[in-house]
This record gives sequence, C-alpha cells and structure tokens, in this order.
Amino acid sequence: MSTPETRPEGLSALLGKRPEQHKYDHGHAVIVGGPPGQGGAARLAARGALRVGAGLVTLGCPLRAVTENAVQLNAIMVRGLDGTAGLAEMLEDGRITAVCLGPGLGLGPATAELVKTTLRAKRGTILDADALSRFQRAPQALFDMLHDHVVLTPHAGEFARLFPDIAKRHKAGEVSKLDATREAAVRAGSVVLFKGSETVIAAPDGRHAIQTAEGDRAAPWLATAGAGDVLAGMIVGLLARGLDPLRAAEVGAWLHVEAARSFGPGLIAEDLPEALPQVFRQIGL
Ligand SMILES: NC(=O)C1=CN([C@@H]2O[C@H](COP(=O)(O)OP(=O)(O)OC[C@H]3O[C@@H](n4cnc5c(N)ncnc54)[C@H](OP(=O)(O)O)[C@@H]3O)[C@@H](O)[C@H]2O)[C@@H](O)CC1
Ligand SMILES: Nc1ncnc2c1ncn2[C@@H]1O[C@H](COP(=O)(O)OP(=O)(O)O)[C@@H](O)[C@H]1O
Repeated sequence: MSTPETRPEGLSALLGKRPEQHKYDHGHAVIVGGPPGQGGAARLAARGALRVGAGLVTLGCPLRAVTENAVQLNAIMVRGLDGTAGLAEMLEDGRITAVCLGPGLGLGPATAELVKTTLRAKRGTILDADALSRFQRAPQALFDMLHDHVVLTPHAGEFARLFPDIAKRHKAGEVSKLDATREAAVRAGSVVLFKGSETVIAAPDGRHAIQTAEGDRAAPWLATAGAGDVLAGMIVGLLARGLDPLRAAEVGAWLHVEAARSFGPGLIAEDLPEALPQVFRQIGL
C-alpha cells in the first residue's frame, strides 16, 4: 500500500530561524504541570515545545512540585504557581504566547479552574489529556469557554468523553473519522485533532488535514506512554512561535510521525523531541 505524502507546505519558512532574531521572537510557551509524582507528562510536553523551536519554555506547577521538576530540567524554566491566581499573574506577561494544559494535570476541580483562567487570557492554547477528561460530565461548559486560538487533542477515549454521540456514530461506522472530527470542531468551536494511526485535524470553518501513520508511513512505535504528551508540547511550541491553530496542529502531527519514523523501533516518548533535529536537517532547515 502506498501512502500519500502529507508533508505540510512551506515548512522552511514556518520552522526556520533567522540570524537577526532573538529568543523572544520565537515565543514563550508555558506548560502547566500537576502535583508531585505526576510531572513526567508535563516535562515531556515541555521538552517537545523547546525542541520544536519555541524561544523559551516554562513549566508552571504547584509550589510543592517545584523541587521535583527543577532537579530534572535545565533549559526549561520552572515556576511555582500558587493556584489559579498564580497562573493568572504569570499570564499577565504579554510575552507568553501559548499555554498547554492537561498532561499529568489531574482530574480534580483545580484543573477546570486552571483551564478557565488560561482561556480567559486568550493565548494560543492546547488542551489535552486531563484538561479534556475533566469536562466529561459537562462538555458544553468547556465549549462555551473556547476561542479561536485553541486546539483540542483527544485520543479516542477522550474524544468519546467530550463527544459521546459523535463517537458512538463513528464507532458504528455511520460517520468517517474525518466527518466525526469536523462535526466535533464545529460543536466545540475550536480546532480538534483526533489522534490515532490516522490523525485527523479539523477547524470549525471546515478546513481540515489528515496525517497518516499507516502503510508506507507506519510508525507503530508511537503507541507508547507519553507520545501524546510530546505531541501536545510540539503543538504548543508551534503555537508559541505564531503558527495558527490548524497549521500548528497539522505541522506538529507531521513532525511527530517523522520523528518516530526517524528514530524507529524501540522508541520511547523521551526520544521523540531528541529526534527532531534529524527531521529538521532532512527537510533542509
Ligand atoms: N510519563 C507520564 O507521566 C505519562 C502520563 N500520562 C498521563 O496520565 C493521565 C491519563 O492519561 P491516559 O491517556 O493514560 O488515561 P485516560 O485518560 O484514562 O485514558 C485511557 C483510557 O481511554 C480509553 N481509550 C480508548 N481509546 C483510546 C486510545 N486510542 N488511546 C488511549 N486510550 C484510549 C481506554 O479505555 P478502554 O477503551 O480500554 O475502556 C483507556 O483505558 C494523563 O494526565 C496523561 O497525561 C500518560 O500520558 C502516560 C505517560
Ligand atoms: N499504532 C499507532 N500508529 C501511529 N501512531 C500512533 C499509534 N498509536 C498511537 N499513536 C500516536 O501516539 C500518540 C499517543 O497519544 P496518547 O494516546 O495521548 O498517549 P499518552 O497519553 O500516553 O501520551 C498520538 O499522537 C497517536 O496518534
């Protein structure tokens, strides 16, 4: 089976860095992490954001998780946040261009408050993992807060939590994955990236993209814990660099598969960010 090339157009212009630019020209991405002992997912996301080229990356976390994160991170900055007030204060810095919430964040009420605070700040935002699952009981409450700079990145389980009726029809074969994702994007009012070996991305205005990791482009090694956390980090890094949500999701998904294919069998999530420089060289950056 021959799988069509799905490389997004204009990658050099989107991802290259010019000599006259400094780090703030490439944006500042913030990953909001969870409690002590659950920080791995946010650290993976932060590494993905930095490797994809965000100029600065900060991991914001509860004060009691600062030590755990700080001993494991160097180029990535760590900032203790005193709850939602601390996050709101941090987001007063206009140089913060994008925020990622969800990986390892936890399913408690604090997650919903952090999501609310972030969405009010109107930055490029990616909501993944627990930031989606937290709204299982009231998805519309989430959709009512979304704006046009948001990307949602559910796997099939999270998709079914947010869009149970659409997921049911998709599972029954009544709607394709593309149509299911397009319907979800319209309902949510934001870009939706529905993960899997075929990753489908749709915007509320009907634009869409498909990134396939099947056939000639198979990358089954991506079925490993934390691979999705790294994808979220790559996308927030691209949002931070100024890509619009649909492009950030499309380019992030393509780079994610390329990084997995470049590394090959034995891949673990930590390897994905480290494979990006090789991918960048291959595309001539
Ligand atoms: N290193 C770290 O620190 C890591 C930390 N992580 C963090 O853990 C937290 C929980 O995230 P999570 O995704 O592991 O669990 P959860 O939200 O319960 O969903 C899983 C359930 O959904 C279902 N399901 C259906 N289709 C599915 C599909 N295609 N892909 C996957 N699942 C699918 C399936 O249920 P089933 O269909 O079997 O009934 C399955 O049991 C979150 O904060 C995350 O960031 C992880 O990222 C790992 C690395
Ligand atoms: N068999 C597969 N082939 C290609 N890509 C896959 C496969 N299984 C999972 N993936 C990709 O790996 C990532 C897994 O993300 P996710 O399910 O959120 O895991 P985690 O929560 O552990 O990070 C997604 O980007 C998904 O598209």
